[in-house]
Amino acid sequence: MTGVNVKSEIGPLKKVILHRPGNELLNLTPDTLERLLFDDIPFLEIAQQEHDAFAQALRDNGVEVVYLEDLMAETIRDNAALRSQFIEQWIEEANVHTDKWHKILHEYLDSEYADAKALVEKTMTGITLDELDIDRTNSLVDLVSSPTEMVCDPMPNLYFTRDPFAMVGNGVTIHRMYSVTRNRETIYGQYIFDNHPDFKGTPQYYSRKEAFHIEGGDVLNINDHVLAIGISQRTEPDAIDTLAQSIFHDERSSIDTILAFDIPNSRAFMHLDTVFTQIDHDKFTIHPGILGPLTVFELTKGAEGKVKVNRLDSDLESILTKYVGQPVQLLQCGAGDRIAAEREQWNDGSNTLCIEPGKICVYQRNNVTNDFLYKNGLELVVIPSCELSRGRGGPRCMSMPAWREDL
Ligand SMILES: NC(=[NH2+])NCCC[C@H](N)C(=O)O
Repeated sequence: MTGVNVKSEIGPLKKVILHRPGNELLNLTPDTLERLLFDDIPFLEIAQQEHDAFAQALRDNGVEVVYLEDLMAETIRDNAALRSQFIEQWIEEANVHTDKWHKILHEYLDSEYADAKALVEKTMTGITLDELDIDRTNSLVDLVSSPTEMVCDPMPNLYFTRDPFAMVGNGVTIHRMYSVTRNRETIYGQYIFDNHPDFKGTPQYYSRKEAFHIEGGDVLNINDHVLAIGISQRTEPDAIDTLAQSIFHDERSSIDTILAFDIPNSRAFMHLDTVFTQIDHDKFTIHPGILGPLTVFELTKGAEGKVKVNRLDSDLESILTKYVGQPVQLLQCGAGDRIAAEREQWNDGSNTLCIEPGKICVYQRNNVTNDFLYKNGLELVVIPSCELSRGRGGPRCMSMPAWREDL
């Protein structure tokens, strides 16, 4: 299967991109948690077991699982020039700007990480000063730095493959991220979509070089004509405008309407997919926090290539009913209990990954919500979640579908 095809949130899932959490999680410390967007330090071994269970559950349901680290390794494996270009870019974006340090780091990676996959994983893990074989006695900077200091930061959020890029129909959007720590994650997507034989040639609708931020957790494919995007902590309205221009101008895209949902700017609601996900033709899981009046902007193709914007003051149910084209049912996280709703939403109770209409992958810990979904006729693929959930993302955040069957 080459290229991408994602024209809904629910069409039978055929291929998905994941990242198995790796040593980057070992470089999280209490001091860096906030900056690196974690709330606690996961126990890596268990996080990996949980993640393997997630991947296996998807395979058991007929999904091909491909790993970001393998795609990236395949991209640079037999191309020395590309490998070298990647290393240089990675060092530069890790905030290392002197020739001296570029040289030290480049030589270190080439000598210790000749294998492409080992190199890719190392760039995800980060590098500490004491790994490098350098004479630390003659420069003031080197003398005052602690040997355990990270010269290049880890990228612990990589297992949330939903965010750095997103599939829209047969195209992809490669993102500029909200945070410094996550911005480097999109380097991998850029190399893969420019060079990997399975993905190159995919239309790119947004570039990581754009000025405004947007993240994949905010991008939901409602159907082949309608795309929903959250205006959130992570996604700026200007980015949605830019994206609308480029999608509407591409003849290959069938999207003619973009709905921009204005959601509260808070960590609990960081992306649109933390407050609602589609689980069946006519069903969504939602966080009760977005019930009530809601402002949505409808962007459509206007005259002379301009984007037309229309403000809709309505509520979620009416808006979804209109654009999905049939009455929808909103199933509340926490089953109507306010405390359960907040607790389980914090652990991604409404962040489900739909495998096919009516069948969804959920975190085990959200038992109030899961029980409610089950009673409403959903088929649940339940995965363990004690450690993975410490990064604040659920099954949807941890997966980027590359192929869904059309409905
Ligand atoms: N699509 C999502 N909801 N992703 C969740 C990402 C969580 C991650 N720790 C972050 O703050 O970026």
